[in-house]
Amino acid sequence: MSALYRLQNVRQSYDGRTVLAIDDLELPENGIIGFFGPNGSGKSTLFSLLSLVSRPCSGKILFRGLDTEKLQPEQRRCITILPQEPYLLKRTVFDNVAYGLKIRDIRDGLEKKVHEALSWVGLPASFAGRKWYQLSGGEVQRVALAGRLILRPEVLILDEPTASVDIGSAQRIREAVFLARKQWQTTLLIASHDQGWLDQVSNYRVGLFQGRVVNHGAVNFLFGPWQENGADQMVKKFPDGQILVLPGPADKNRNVSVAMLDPAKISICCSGMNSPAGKLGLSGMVSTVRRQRHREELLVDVMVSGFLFQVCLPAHDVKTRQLWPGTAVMLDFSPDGVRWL
Ligand SMILES: Nc1ncnc2c1ncn2[C@@H]1O[C@H](COP(=O)(O)OP(=O)(O)OP(=O)(O)O)[C@@H](O)[C@H]1O
Repeated sequence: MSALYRLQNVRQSYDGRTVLAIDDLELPENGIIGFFGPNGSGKSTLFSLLSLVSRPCSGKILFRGLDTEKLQPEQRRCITILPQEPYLLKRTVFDNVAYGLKIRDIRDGLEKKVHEALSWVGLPASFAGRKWYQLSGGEVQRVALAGRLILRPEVLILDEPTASVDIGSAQRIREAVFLARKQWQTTLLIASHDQGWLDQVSNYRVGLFQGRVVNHGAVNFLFGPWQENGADQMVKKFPDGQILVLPGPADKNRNVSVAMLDPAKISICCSGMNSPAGKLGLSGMVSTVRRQRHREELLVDVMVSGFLFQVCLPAHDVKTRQLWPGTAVMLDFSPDGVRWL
């Protein structure tokens, strides 16, 4: 794997409290990496380190094999971050979008470039003349994103880009993410609580919990609400009425909100066939079948009542059982593939 970042024994603390503790983590180049985790799990803290905005209290961060402490200004500049609450200059949209180019002393065809960048986030050229206070929350987010995209960054870090936007804006931001990936091969690192949105855009996941990496690679996070059923099991009801029952956490007093489901511990059977004896599965439909980097197994995406589940299966299994997009299937969850966050 060609690593974009490598973190070794990284620790970050605030007021003596360790909020991030990563022993060893590699993040791949060329892809869209999604970061999951509940509030306070350390996503923004990690992003602030990866964007070189702050330095860890201890440990080492390598960027393309180079110690980030020793990067030259032009190497640092290929990493751009859009923070959770982007700050706009108290000027026009044009000035805000053009700002990054201006400070790099790039002034050729500025107007055309600004209009083009606005179009990438679905805003008309006429928006360029608006003042910073004439924008809605979602428009601020898109203007700030246009100001990053105009730089055609090699690495773009987006912290909760869809937190304050409506469905239409989230869709525009998704398209802008794909555009950056396609046009300039930008590697994107994106944190979001919107599991469905992140599922649609990312091809690699990193899960954080209490400042630690709990999983990376393909993983399913199933957010609550979960209800205890009095038999040490947790129950989730899906919008279409289907019900998933999973074994609860070992520590019954723990307040849990997210189930982490191992894609290799989910089995698929075709609808119409009997689900394994005594088990009730979830019924859904295969939406995509993807290769995984450096892995033999294929990743089968199954949509269940608007939720996307990733299932890891050997390629010959997918082929012989003809699990192509559109196939109706049942999912079955092995208890040893369930972890609670
Ligand atoms: N400047 C700071 N001073 C003190 N503590 C901080 C500071 N910034 C973050 N923290 C603490 O560090 C922990 C991790 O916070 P962080 O913002 O990285 O989490 P997060 O996963 O991004 O959360 P969210 O999903 O709510 O944005 C939290 O406990 C938070 O209270």
